[in-house]
Amino acid sequence: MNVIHKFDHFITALFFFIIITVVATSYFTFKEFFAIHNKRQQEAIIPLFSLITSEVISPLSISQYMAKDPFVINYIEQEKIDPQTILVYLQKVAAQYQMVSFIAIEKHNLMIDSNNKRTELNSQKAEWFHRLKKLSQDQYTDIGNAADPHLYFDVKIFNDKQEFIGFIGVAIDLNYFAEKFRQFQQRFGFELFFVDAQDIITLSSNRIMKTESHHRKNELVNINAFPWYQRFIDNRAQGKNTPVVAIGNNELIVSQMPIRELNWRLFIVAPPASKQAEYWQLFFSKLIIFVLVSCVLYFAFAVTINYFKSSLVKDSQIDFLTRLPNRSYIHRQYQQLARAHDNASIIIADVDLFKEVNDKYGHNVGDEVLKVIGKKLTSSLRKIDLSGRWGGEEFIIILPEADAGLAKRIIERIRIDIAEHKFHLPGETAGFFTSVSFGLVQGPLTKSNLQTQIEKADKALYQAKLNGRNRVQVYSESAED
Ligand SMILES: Nc1nc2c(ncn2[C@@H]2O[C@H](COP(=O)(O)OP(=O)(O)OP(=O)(O)O)[C@@H](O)[C@H]2O)c(=O)[nH]1
Repeated sequence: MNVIHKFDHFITALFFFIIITVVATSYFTFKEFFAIHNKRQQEAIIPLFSLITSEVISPLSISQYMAKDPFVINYIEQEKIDPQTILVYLQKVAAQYQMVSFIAIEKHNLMIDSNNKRTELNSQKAEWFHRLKKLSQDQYTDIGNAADPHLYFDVKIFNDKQEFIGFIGVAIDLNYFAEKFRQFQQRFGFELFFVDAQDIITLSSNRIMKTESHHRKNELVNINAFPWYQRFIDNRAQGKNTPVVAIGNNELIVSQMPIRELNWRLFIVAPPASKQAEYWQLFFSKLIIFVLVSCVLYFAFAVTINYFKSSLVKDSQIDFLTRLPNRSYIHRQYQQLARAHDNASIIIADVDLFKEVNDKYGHNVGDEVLKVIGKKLTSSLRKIDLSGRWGGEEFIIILPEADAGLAKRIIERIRIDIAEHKFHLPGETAGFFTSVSFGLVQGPLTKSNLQTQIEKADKALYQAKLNGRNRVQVYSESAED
C-alpha cells in the first residue's frame, strides 16, 4: 500500500511539476519577448537620429556650406562665367557626397546640375526659383524634376552686400529616401512623418512617399488628413500631454520633434507599450484555459490510474484459487483490526488428509475442494470478522470481540457444514466427504501478537489432528504444560 501511495504522490508531483515548468517557461519567454521589444525600441532611437542626420541634416549642411563658399559667391558675380568651371565644382561635391548638386544663378539666368543638365531660369521649368526667391527664409526643401523626382535642399546665396544672387544645394532621389525610411519602419516598427511649415508631409516612411511621380498636387498629403494627428492636436488643445492617441480600438504613441534647420517637424508614430497589457491579458487568459484543461486531464488521468490501480491492488490482495484474502492482506488488515478491537479469537483451519484427496482424485478435484471449503468457512461470518487463505490447505479466521465459547460455537457450525458436504467427482455420481480440523485461541488483540497467537492456534490444531481430526480444539496454557 505504501508503494501505491508513493506512486500516487509521484504521479501528482510529476504532473504539477510539468504544469509549473510549462507555465514558468511561457512566463519567462513572454518576459524576454517584452525585454527584447523594449530594447529594440531603445535601440531604434540612435539609428533614428543617425538617419535624420545623414539623410536630412547632412544634405542641408552641405548646401549651406556651398552657399557660403567664397569661390561660388565670387565666381557667379562675375560678368562672364564658364559653365564648365561650375560643372567641375558641382561634380566634385556630387562625387564626394554621392548626391546630385546644383546651382541656380540669377545674373546669368542659368541653372546647372552635376549631371550637366542646364535650364534657363526664366523658363517654366524653373518655377520653383521665382516662388522660393520671394519667400523670407534662407533655405527650403522642395520636390522637383518630374521625370526623376528628387528632394532639393535649396539654400539662398547672398553677395557681400547681402543681395540675393541665386540658389545652391543638393538633391536626393525620393525613392532613395522612401526606401531608407521604409527599412527603418520595417526594422523598428515606427512610422516617420516629416512635415513642413504648411503641415505638408515632405518625407515619410509611409507609402505616400513611394511615388513614381513628383507631381505634388496629386501626392501631397496634409498631416491633418491623418486621424491620429487630429486626435494628437485635440489632446494638446485639451491640455493633455499624453503621447498616447486612441483611434477606435487602436492606440498609438505619437512623438513630435522639431527640425529647426528646415522649419520642419518630425512625427514618430509607434504602437504603444500599453499593448503589452493586452499581451499579458492574452497570456493569462490562455494560462487559465491551460490550467483548466490540465486539471480536467489530471482528473481523467487520476480516474484511469485509480481504476487500474484498484484492480491491481485487488489482485495483489486476493488468493487466485479461492478468491479469499491472501496472507499478506490478512497481515495488513490485522493491524487495523488490532486498532479497533481489544481481543479476538483466532482460528487456523486445516483440511484433513488433503494429500489423500489430491492423490486419489487428482489436483483439480483438490482445488475444487479448497474452493468449496473456503466459501463455507467465510460465508457465515460477520462483517467485522476477517478470514482468508493462510497457505496450502490452511485457512485463518479472526473473530474480534468473540470469546472462546462463542467462537467455538460459530466454528462448530462451519465444521459440521463442511463435514456433511458431499463432493462430487466430474462425470460420476459417486462422491466423497472430507473434513477440517480447527485450532482456536482467544486472547488480546495487539498489533504485534499475531505471530504468537497463530503459534498457539497451530498448537491447538496439532492437538485436534492428534485427537482424531474433524474437530475444534481450543488452546489452553495448561494443556501445553
Ligand atoms: N490441490 C491442491 N493441493 C494443495 C494446494 N496447496 C497444498 N496442497 C496440498 O495439500 C497437501 C497437504 O498435505 P499434508 O501437509 O501432508 O497434510 P494432510 O494430507 O492434509 O494431512 P493432515 O494435515 O495431517 O490431515 C499437500 O499434498 C499439498 O500438495 C492447492 O492449492 N491445491
